[in-house]
Amino acid sequence: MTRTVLVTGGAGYVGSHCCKTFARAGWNVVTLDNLSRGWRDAVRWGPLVEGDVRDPIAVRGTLEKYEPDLVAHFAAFAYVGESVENPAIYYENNTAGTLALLNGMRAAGCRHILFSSTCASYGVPQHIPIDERHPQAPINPYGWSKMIIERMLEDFGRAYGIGSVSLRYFNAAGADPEGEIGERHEPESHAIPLAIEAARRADQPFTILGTDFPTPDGSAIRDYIHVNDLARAHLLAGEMLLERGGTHVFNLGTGVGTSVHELIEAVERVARCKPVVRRGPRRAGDPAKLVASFAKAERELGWQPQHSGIDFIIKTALEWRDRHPPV
Ligand SMILES: O=c1ccn([C@@H]2O[C@H](COP(=O)(O)OP(=O)(O)O[C@H]3O[C@H](CO)[C@H](O)[C@H](O)[C@H]3O)[C@@H](O)[C@H]2O)c(=O)[nH]1
Repeated sequence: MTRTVLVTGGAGYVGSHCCKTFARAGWNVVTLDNLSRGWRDAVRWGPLVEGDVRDPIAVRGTLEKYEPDLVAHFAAFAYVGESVENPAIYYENNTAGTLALLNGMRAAGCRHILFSSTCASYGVPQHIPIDERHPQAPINPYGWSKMIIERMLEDFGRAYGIGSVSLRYFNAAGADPEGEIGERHEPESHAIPLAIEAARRADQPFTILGTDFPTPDGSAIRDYIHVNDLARAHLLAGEMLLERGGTHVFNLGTGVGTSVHELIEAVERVARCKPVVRRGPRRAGDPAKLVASFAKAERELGWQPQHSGIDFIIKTALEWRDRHPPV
C-alpha cells in the first residue's frame, strides 16, 4: 500500500528536497505550508495545503483528509540572529507551532513524526566531533525553541505513544542536482549562497565573519551536508519509525569540517572565478567549530552522506543560482 507523508514546511528549502525524495521512493506527499517563508513553485510532488501549523482547523482538516502515516515537520523559522532580536516569534512559530501540530496529530490519531532539529541545540561544543550524547546547552533562542520541542517529543512519546525521530542537522547546503529546487532565503545570510554571489558579481563582496577563531586559518569551521543527504536520512528515519516506533535522535552531518577560507577556495575552484572577499568581525554567538559524528545514524539507519563533498555541494548550489539569478 502506498504510504502518505504530510510535510509541513514542504515549500521551504530542506522540506521541498524531502518531498522530492519521498515522492521518488513511491510515497504520496502532501505539503502544509503557510508560504510565509516558502515558495509555491517549490511544491511539485503533491498537493499544497496553504495553512499554518498553529491553526488547529487547518491541521486537523489536513490530517483527516489525507490520513498520513507520517508527518515530516520542517515548518519553522531558522535565523539565529533574528531569534536573538525577536525570540517571541521563534517560540511562537517553532515551539508553540509544534505543540499545536502534535495536538492535532493526537486528535487525528496520527502517531509518527520526523522533526527537523538542529546542531544549534548543542551550543558551544565541549568536544569534536559532536555525538548525540553531547550535552545540549543552546546559546540562542533558535536553539532553545528547537530543543524544547525535542523534550516535548520525549514526553509525548511516553504519555501518548507518538513516535518521533529528531534529526539534528549540521549545515544544510547545496541544491537538487537535477535543478528543480534549491536554496532561496530572503534575506540570504548563509555562507555558501553569499560566497557564490560574490563569485558571480563583483559588486557583492563576501565578508568573512571572524578571522580570529582558534582554528588553523582563523575562520570558523562548519560541517556542510548536502540537502539530498538530509532528505535521504528522513526517508530512512521515516521507514524505521513506522516499523519500530519509539523516540529517537540522530545527528546528520559528515564528520568533515570546512573553514570559511576553505569554502571560498572551493567556490573559486568550482565557479572558476575569485570572489571579492572582505574581513569582518565575528557574528554574535557563532562557535569556532561544529563538526558532527554521524556514527549513530550509520549504525541504526544505515545512512551515510553520499553527496556532501564540498565541491559537489557548491557545484549544485552554483547551478541553481545560475538558473535563478537574483533580479
Ligand atoms: O556572510 C557570511 C555568512 C556566514 N559566514 C560564516 O560561515 C559559516 C556558516 O554560516 P551560515 O550562516 O551559512 O550557517 P550557520 O552555521 O550560521 O547556520 C546554520 O546553523 C544554524 C544553527 O547553528 C542554523 O540552523 C542555520 O539555519 C544554519 O544554516 C559561519 O561560520 C559564519 O560565520 C561568513 O563568514 N560570512
